[in-house]
Amino acid sequence: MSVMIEVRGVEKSFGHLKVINDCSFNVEKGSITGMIGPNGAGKSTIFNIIAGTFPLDRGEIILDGEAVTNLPANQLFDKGLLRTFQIAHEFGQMSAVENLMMVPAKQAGEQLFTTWFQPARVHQEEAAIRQKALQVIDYLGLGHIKNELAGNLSGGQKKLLELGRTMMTEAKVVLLDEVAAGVNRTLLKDLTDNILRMNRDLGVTFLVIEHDMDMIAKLCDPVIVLAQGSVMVEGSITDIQNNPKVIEAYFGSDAA
Ligand SMILES: Nc1ncnc2c1ncn2[C@@H]1O[C@H](COP(=O)(O)OP(=O)(O)OP(=O)(O)O)[C@@H](O)[C@H]1O
Repeated sequence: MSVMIEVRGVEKSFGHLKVINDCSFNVEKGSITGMIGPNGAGKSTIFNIIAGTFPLDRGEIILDGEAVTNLPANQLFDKGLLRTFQIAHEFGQMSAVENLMMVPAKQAGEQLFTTWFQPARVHQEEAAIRQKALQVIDYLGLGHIKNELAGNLSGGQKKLLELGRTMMTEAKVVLLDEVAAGVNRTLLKDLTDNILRMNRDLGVTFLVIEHDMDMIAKLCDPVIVLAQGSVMVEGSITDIQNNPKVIEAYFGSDAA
């Protein structure tokens, strides 16, 4: 396997608080890599650094062999790295399928020049985007709610739709930040199955932060344990669960 994301010696402080401390790890191409760790370990911060939301103080992020340190999220998106976002409030008034249609980065219809001078092309592109959105909706098993307003969907259906939005692009790598939170068991299974299918069928690499250990166990290999802003240990879920350092730092309260 080759490397999709390389995090090299990253450091990040908020004021005097050093949150990420000489943090280095790789996400292999084609993997579903999990990231766990105690509350406050720095998981969301390192995610935000990789996703271009927070600048880092020191270190490097390499994406598919290319240095992308401190690039803004839109440029990372163009390079195939994206993260799921909660459906924004204003998108709640659009149908599920329309939400998916909003995603492609360079829709001709959004460019005034093309709209005026090449209306046929705009029409054609819109039809193709709608077609793709309908395929994605079907793929995710959401066909029955395709015309429902996104704001009316259940928490779990919204999570599936968020995942669907990553499928509208040519994503190489998707960052998932606690997608299981607040999702019921049935939809969680759909979500997990769909992530596995996207990985297997479309070759999408995933980096997943998750507190739900069942989901981590079903999806992720390897699993990285972050503690106090750096990697404590990395391995299969079984290695991790049997590692005394992890038991103390992460499962401490459960193990007691
Ligand atoms: N924007 C910010 N400004 C100041 N401090 C922050 C900011 N974001 C995070 N922190 C601090 O950085 C530390 C790491 O937070 P982070 O959210 O990355 O941890 P986490 O591992 O994702 O935790 P959790 O599992 O609880 O979500 C915490 O002490 C947090 O208070």
